[in-house]
Amino acid sequence: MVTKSIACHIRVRPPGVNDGKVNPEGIKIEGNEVSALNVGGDKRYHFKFDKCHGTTSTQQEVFEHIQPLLEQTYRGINTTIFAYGVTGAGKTHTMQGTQADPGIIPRTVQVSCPKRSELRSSTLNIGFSYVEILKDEVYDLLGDRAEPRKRDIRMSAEGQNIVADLIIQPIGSQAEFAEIYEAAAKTRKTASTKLNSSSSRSHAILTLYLEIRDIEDASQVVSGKICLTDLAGSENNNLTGNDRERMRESSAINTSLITLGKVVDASNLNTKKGGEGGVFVPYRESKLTRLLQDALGGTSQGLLICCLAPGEKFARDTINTLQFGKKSKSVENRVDVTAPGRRHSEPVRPLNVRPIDPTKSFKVHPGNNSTATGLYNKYGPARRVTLGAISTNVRSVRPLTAKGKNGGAGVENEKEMLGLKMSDEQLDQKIQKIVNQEIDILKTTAQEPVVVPEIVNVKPVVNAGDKASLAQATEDVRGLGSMSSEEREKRARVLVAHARKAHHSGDLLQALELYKKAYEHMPENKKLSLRITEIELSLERILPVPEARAGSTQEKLKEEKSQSRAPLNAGFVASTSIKRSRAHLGSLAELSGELEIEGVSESPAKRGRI
Ligand SMILES: Nc1ncnc2c1ncn2[C@@H]1O[C@H](COP(=O)(O)OP(=O)(O)OP(=O)(O)O)[C@@H](O)[C@H]1O
Repeated sequence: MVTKSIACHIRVRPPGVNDGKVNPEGIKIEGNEVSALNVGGDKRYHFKFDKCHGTTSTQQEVFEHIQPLLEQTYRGINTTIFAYGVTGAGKTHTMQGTQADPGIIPRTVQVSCPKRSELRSSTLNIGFSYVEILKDEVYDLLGDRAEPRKRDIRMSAEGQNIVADLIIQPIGSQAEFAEIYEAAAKTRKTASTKLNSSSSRSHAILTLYLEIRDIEDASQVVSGKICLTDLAGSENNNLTGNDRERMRESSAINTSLITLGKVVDASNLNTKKGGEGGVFVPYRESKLTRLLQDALGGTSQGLLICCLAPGEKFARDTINTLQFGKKSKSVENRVDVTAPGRRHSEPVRPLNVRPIDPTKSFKVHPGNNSTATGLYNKYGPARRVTLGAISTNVRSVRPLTAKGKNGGAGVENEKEMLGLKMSDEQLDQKIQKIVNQEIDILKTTAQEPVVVPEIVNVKPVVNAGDKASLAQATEDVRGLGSMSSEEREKRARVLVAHARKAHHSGDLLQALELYKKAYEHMPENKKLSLRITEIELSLERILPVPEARAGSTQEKLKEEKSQSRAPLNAGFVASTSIKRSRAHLGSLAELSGELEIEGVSESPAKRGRI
């Protein structure tokens, strides 16, 4: 078992018609370093990654840099590659590409298929599955169009999230793959927005399964999978001009991406604690993170490709994407290189890298949806299996439950522990209803100026007298294991008090950071987790800025006083300008009430204090 951090590459796409004004100095690449200007253009942020591709990078160059990872799959190590970025930043171009300029997915198949003829003493079986996650539902993009495509995610006996009844299509050649993939890609949901005429409205995950079997001894098997994920783009609805339906999709997309960020944050905390676990990782909050669990703190090796759009209007998104890349590359996976099924005597030669022939490649990146029929029998029977069944080499990942400890408990156990009486479907409907309500509110208040504070330039809001207790409370979480629960709670309360102050003063980022630190001390506190989500959603402009809650009578008095002579800062403008919509903002908290009803996380006396 070796520990391996997620690798992170950057790719900036060339300027296009939707970029508006482009500052050539806006995003600068020097070697493996990239820097980006903030929205005001007066501050530059620097980042270092494993590889940075500029606007002139070709698909072949991008592919060559991921090749070493793919080769590991032939040694039985699972690989996940995912493209992340704002809408229109070039994720689909990078993963899928066009007929004339194919991306990572077709290139991966193109180098994998010829491998068959290179093997002497073994056979190579290749198959693939292709799913999309649309509004937090999983749909199989393979199979007969007449059949239902919606799939459930289940927990396998080994504790893995698996897609039930998933179709895995065996492929004999690149041409076979091309035909099936082309048809399936057309059925992926795309739509036109102001920022991208062919915007993907779903996350798409194509998984390639490779199995090398010894001809003489069938028990000698190496199997691995390559999971290629094209995430839907994060969206700023002020720029996309989305209609109601697009807004709904957009909300689901942004929400799942925020969960992805939270999973990365929590996994990082676990890494900081020496991989000992204990911090609740909210994989279960979205289907996307459930399916990517193995790549985020699991047993796959991972590569994130951050795609950037050069337009000045994307400056904030660029910094957000780079920050996501920065935190993702600290996530450590425990790659199991010694699992059973990895024994294989034949040395595997490196994959054959050569320029791809566009005439033999793919018609993909469709403009609109169409229907595919009758393709699948032609190439032999597609197998309907569960995802886990093929990946015999995957070490089981013990899921962390709400309490963060009870690894191995399945979905039902977890629900039982949480006291949830609702079915998954009911819960999904409830969440969707809440999100829709919030969208409606946002739409009716769209004329009002909602000023979100600048993402960067966090200014300290604590005074010198407060610093001692804050410093103590923010001490490295490494000592958490030896800390009593009273001490943790005490520290969490200090942090929450400071977070509230920051929140009151309009410094949402500072508040978010402090709430998150408090959450490190009380990872089981649902209300705290919801407060974090509310602030994150408001920073993403999905929800209005949540009202800061005053804890004690003293604090309330202070708050009233300060409001009567409140400085006109950004956060305050935001929270007052959207007061009209506050009545509905309790809805997320309402849901939290439901989660807490069974008293899982707190005693009733303590509820409502966060
Ligand atoms: N490296 C590139 N070179 C040339 N054109 C590119 C490049 N990257 C993206 N494009 C073009 O920019 C447009 C938007 O790209 P693409 O659809 O891949 O964005 P996306 O990030 O997948 O967007 P969404 O999240 O909305 O689906 C497309 O027309 C695409 O062909």
